[in-house]
Amino acid sequence: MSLRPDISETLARARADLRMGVPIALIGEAGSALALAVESASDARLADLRALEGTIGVAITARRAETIKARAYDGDIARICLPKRADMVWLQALADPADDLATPMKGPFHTLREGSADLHRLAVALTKSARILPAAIVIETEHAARLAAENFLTVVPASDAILRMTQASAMDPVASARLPMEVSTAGRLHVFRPEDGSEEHYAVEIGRPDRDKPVLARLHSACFTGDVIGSLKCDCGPQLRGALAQMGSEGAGVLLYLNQEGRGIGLANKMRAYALQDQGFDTVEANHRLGFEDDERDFRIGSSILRQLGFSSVRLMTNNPGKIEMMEQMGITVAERVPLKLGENDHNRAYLATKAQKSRHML
Ligand SMILES: Nc1nc2c(ncn2[C@@H]2O[C@H](COP(=O)(O)OP(=O)(O)OP(=O)(O)O)[C@@H](O)[C@H]2O)c(=O)[nH]1
Ligand SMILES: [Zn+2]
Repeated sequence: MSLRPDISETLARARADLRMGVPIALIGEAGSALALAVESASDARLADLRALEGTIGVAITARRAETIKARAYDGDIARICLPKRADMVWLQALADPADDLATPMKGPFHTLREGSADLHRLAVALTKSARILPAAIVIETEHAARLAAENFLTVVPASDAILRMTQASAMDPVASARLPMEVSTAGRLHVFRPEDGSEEHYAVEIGRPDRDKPVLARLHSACFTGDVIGSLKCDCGPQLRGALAQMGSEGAGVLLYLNQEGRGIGLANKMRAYALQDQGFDTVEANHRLGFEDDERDFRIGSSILRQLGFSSVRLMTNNPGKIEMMEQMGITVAERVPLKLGENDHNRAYLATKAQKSRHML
């Protein structure tokens, strides 16, 4: 029935529920569960979940498990048993590394190794796509579907969800208009809306680039701190303005402004990472301690928007080989790499050096 939400719509609802602290139901072929994000869970909801019959555990990433010295038996995921006396303070400490150094958690942690981790993995993936801490309380119960119906919870069919989440979302062009800018009066802004209900992305077109030739292009990931308020901790602001200025002086180009704040972890998590950097960890270590990979962005978004705008070949302004590889994989020719080395200062020198050493960035 067309009134019923499809899998993309259901996943968008599930993300919103997890952010709000509402449980969701995960229905798999071999079992079912209720899941609640640790970041937004309340004592009352935790107590209600505990009162249910079933196996209760906390799903975290293997990255986070490594930091707290818990064994991960499920590859990229660990299922931590929830101790009887554990409360929300304990759960927050498990998920959030802010106080790892000041008040280290006391193990040992017992991790589940029997049974399947598929629903736990899905719950963690959903918390990541909701841009909250990657940790979820998961209670495996055969009554998940009934509990969902009785309590009006979002029901996520697991195998459809897992498949959908690996696919790139289609982008719908929503609106575009002429935009005179400082770098060029011949600017145009296009807004694209992903069909999976996630954040919109923007394309800034300068001049009228020839679609038959490689276009001067930049894939810029959102950085509120660098782009908007002039943070000196990264090089994003100078890169954004430098790329636009070069497009203006050449008379043509396209800058994609992708809403993938904090390399895809969201601004709140990026600020958690910055707080860890103030404790002495570098940008990559901070992501790992939070339970994220170094880079959680999906660069397929960029190639899909470029194609929609009619471009198939680019002169890509970047120092990041990962962006070049992804463009090529997605069928966009990178005819030339245009280096974009701008904005180094005393506050970001170590950050840029880490990106060169650990994330293959070209100097
Ligand atoms: N998680 C995290 N994200 C950061 C940090 N510093 C900056 N960022 C984010 O990193 C991203 C930088 O994006 P880009 O400049 O497009 O990408 P890049 O990988 O540096 O590649 P090029 O600039 O093209 O060479 C933005 O989303 C920033 O918000 C940090 O310390 N931690
Ligand atoms: Zn930045």
